[in-house]
Amino acid sequence: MNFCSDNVAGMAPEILAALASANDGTASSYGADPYTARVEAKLSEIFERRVLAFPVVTGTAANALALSVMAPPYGAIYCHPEAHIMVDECGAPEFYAGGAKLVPIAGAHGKLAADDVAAVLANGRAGDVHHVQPAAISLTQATECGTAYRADEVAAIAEVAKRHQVKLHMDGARFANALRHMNASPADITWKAGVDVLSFGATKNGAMAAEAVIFFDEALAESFAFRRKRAGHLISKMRFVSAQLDAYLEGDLWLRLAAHANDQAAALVAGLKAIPGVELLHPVEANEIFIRLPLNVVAGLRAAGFDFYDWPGAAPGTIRLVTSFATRAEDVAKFVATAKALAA
Ligand SMILES: Cc1ncc(COP(=O)(O)O)c(C=O)c1O
Ligand SMILES: C[C@@H](O)[C@H](N)C(=O)O
Repeated sequence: MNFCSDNVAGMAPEILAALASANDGTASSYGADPYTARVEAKLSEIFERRVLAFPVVTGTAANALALSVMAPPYGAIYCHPEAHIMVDECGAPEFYAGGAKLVPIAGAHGKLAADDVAAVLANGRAGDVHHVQPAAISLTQATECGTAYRADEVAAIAEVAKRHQVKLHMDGARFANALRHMNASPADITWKAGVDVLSFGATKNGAMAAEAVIFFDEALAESFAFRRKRAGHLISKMRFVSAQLDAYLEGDLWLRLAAHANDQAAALVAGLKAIPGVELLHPVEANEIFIRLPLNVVAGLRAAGFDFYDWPGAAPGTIRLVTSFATRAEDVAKFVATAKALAA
């Protein structure tokens, strides 16, 4: 059983079926199809305001292209040191922004704190020709540590951003997981809290390859369509991306899928915490667990056929476990039973 990532799961059956049914007949290309229009309408309803939505097929493309319209080539983009845009996008944000610099701001449990952001921006050297210019802040929701920003935490950072004329981006690769954990409203934890652009993820939560860059600040969207095309990310048969998002957003499918993933993570961590000597590194507020287990338990779990990442830079025995909409309760139970037996 593979707990490496939610990326290892397949597609939710409802989304796979939607993909097959979208194959009937012809449809206008490059986003002029009815699915794409329906996705933007559904997202406007979900976020309780008109939004502009641009489907892309990877989260890296969503983040890098979103940030390219939020920061000039001489700009500074502030993010957590463990942010995906910092660690796992191979320089794509810097590339598509024409050279903008990612500036790390440390924070507990993968989160930026408004006071820390304010302190950095207070010394942002705005107007100093020798220094990158404060341009954007990027938050990840849920974070790379499996934690979630509350609306008031987002709003506090947004207030600092506004004070310094800086834009606010949210990497929502696991947005649904964070939303379900907090039982919050999509609007409350995004634009109502001051977010300008959201990378809305679906791939990790049941889609095959479907993300949407959502603009709450429509002025920022002006050049996005051209940048997406120039980046090679305007999909000609867009209906097959949008059909995934359309199904994902139908009713509460996206939230049910995230709820299942979160519930499995909660069951997994509840079982593992009962093992003497384990150390949970971060609160489990979505579908990711960062835990340090005795080395013999880690080795034994792998020998028993379980896959998961050792977490780089952490103490020996620290692993990441990720659940998904497809994680089975019996696999969680087997993982816990195996770990407990090895620790005995
Ligand atoms: C926090 C986060 N953001 C963005 C992404 C998007 O990455 P990808 O380009 O692999 O879809 C991922 C991928 O797993 C992620 O974990
Ligand atoms: C490893 C990382 O790049 C990937 N986004 C994941 O969470 O699995």
